[in-house]
Amino acid sequence: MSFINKLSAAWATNNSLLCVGLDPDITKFPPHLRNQPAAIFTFCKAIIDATADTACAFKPQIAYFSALRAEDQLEAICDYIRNAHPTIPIVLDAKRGDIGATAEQYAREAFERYGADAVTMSPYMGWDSVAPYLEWKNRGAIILCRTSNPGGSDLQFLTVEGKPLYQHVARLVADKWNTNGQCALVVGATFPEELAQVRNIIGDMPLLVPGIGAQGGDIQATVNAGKTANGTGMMINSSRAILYAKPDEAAGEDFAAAARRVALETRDAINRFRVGAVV
Ligand SMILES: O=c1ccn([C@@H]2O[C@H](COP(=O)(O)O)[C@@H](O)[C@H]2O)c(=O)[nH]1
Repeated sequence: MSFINKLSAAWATNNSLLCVGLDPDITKFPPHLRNQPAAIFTFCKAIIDATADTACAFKPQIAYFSALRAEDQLEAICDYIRNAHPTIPIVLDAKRGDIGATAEQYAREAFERYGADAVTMSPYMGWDSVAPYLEWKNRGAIILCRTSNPGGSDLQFLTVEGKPLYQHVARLVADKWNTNGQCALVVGATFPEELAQVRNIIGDMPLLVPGIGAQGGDIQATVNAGKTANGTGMMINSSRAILYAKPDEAAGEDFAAAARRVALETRDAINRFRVGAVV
């Protein structure tokens, strides 16, 4: 099944636009996990099992694994998601971008080694740097457009031929690169006005929208700006706010139960502003 069809099915089955981000930071793990041999796998597995029915996608961020030489645990996590929760797409957040020959290897890394359904990448090396990913016809290419960080404005907001650069990226992907319907864009929840502009340019193309939760993006503004006519069209990501939800010790709540509680609250908060969702 293609990435876009798998994502559409997950939106419907789980009644959710929430993407659960997997950014495992050992210093924030519960003390009993920190010194275990495969602590990252154990932590992520518990989060995945606790949140799978609340999510439309899981998004592992590769830097949290490679920084600790834990790519083997990332492989194991991707295998686990595919086997235990096969209907939930895996979005590998790697933000790749390089010349075509190197991009071919990055595509193999994402789609063969990790078995990801989609991978994030930069558009700024142009068509030949993106084309190798699009050879994988049933996988997704998620291209940075208007990122959630304040510094994103340094370049993405520059005016080029009368329009901000991020709008050129949106138009280029929608009109020229998305020939097989496998592209999506990254637009931050921290910039709802730009999110609305991008939605106007790209029609129903999916958006990966990081920036709610720890980065403070407003859920109502995000959903209103980014939803499609049928109330879908987005993977709204939250990582730290779910992974490190404060356990309520008094109620005996463990980290995974706390993550589930916050994931459910976030999914329901998103659904309040959609059409066609059961709240
Ligand atoms: O514009 C972007 C693109 C990617 N990200 C990634 O999303 C998560 C956000 O984590 P939070 O803890 O929910 O803030 C993280 O993996 C980033 O690398 C982004 O934030 N903004």
